[in-house]
Amino acid sequence: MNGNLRRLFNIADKPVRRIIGLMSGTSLDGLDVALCAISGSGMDTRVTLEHFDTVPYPVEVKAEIRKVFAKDTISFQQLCLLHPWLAALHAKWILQCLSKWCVAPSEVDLIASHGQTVYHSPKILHQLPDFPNATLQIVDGDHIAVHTGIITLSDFRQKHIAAGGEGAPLALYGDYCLFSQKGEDRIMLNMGGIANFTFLPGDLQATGVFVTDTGPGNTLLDAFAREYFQVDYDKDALFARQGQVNEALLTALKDNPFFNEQFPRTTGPELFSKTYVRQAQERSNTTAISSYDMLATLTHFSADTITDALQRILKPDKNYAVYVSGGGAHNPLLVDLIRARLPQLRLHTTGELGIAGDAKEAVLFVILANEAIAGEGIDFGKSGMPAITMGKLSFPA
Ligand SMILES: Nc1ncnc2c1ncn2[C@@H]1O[C@H](COP(=O)(O)OP(=O)(O)OP(=O)(O)O)[C@@H](O)[C@H]1O
Ligand SMILES: CC(=O)N[C@H]1[C@@H]2OC[C@@H](O2)[C@@H](O)[C@@H]1O[C@H](C)C(=O)O
Repeated sequence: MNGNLRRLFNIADKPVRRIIGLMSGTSLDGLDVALCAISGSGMDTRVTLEHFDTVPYPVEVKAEIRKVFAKDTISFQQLCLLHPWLAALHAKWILQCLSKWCVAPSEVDLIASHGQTVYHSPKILHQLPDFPNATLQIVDGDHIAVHTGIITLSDFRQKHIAAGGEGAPLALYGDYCLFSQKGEDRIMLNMGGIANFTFLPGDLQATGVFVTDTGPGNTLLDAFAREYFQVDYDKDALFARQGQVNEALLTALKDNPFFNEQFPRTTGPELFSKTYVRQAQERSNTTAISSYDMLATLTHFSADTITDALQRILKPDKNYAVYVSGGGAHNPLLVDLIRARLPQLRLHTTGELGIAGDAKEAVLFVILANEAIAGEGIDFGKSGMPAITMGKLSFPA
């Protein structure tokens, strides 16, 4: 047997694998690095989060990514250069994390790298009947594998599209394996740049599970915090709390066909951009509102669209436990608004289930890699989620 395949075969055969999950999301705040020990597969998956760090993206890295991020027109050279450049940086930061955690690269079996989404264009966005759902993640896995010496799985989203999905949200696969609980209907709500949730039925039926993006989480808040206050985000909703909601603008913001789409639906900053907000301002004659009122209104926009989406699936006779994760879980105003709009829900954090909210998405890719190597495939029935394994293999040598 070829040496690379033998190594992979041995990893698949281990009772416990050590896998690093990497996620850098739409907020461009940094690279989440989660080292997990994982055993089993499917519903028998057991994960211990051994170490977690977010390596903040330096300003110059953010600036380079922003030249192409969610933009219709870009320099092809820039995109081409970013692909290996960012991968080499990710590899460097992984090695730094391992050194900090006193773990040798040889003690890690696999890396599961999400990469950086630069453009996400489901049919509902591009509306070109001759073209399929499409999404593009850069950060090539070969570079990570060669620079770290660790077998790497990457580019998880293409197969999902090939099998009929939109390439996202993939959270459902990990949420189902890790967080399903007999007897409790659970909603795993992640509030990153974009917000999404997974519904996990308490009867554990895979066919009843589903996932969807709801719309903006922090992406618009971050964009306007940067523009008005020259900060990365509205920390603890300090600015939003000083403003008043502008109802006319809020109504205009919610007036978009995306919010009437069936689940599962996906989106990104390609739609929810500053242009989107400016156009809503024009339509509602609110171009003169204050920066504080803008942040207040955008926080309500995220909260309302999250709760509207949740309301579509809630049954009055059922009890649900909601587990929040992602950076938006640290935004006290956003969380208070969700609580106020849906008082019947019990809100918890994924930390209460053993996985810190900031680490959850990186852990998700650990599970996807584990499924690709050691899983059998889960049939999600008509949920819109194909029963596939995902991730492309890169060997270091
Ligand atoms: N204390 C805080 N107060 C308010 N907002 C916060 C706080 N801490 C984090 N955030 C928000 O969380 C964001 C980062 O969230 P996260 O890392 O979950 O996003 P992401 O993974 O990049 O997005 P996505 O899941 O859409 O890909 C920050 O940009 C900020 O808006
Ligand atoms: C195309 C893309 O990168 N989508 C992300 C983004 O960030 C949140 C939301 O939009 C979700 O759909 C997805 O990420 C998570 C990890 C997912 O696939 O479940």
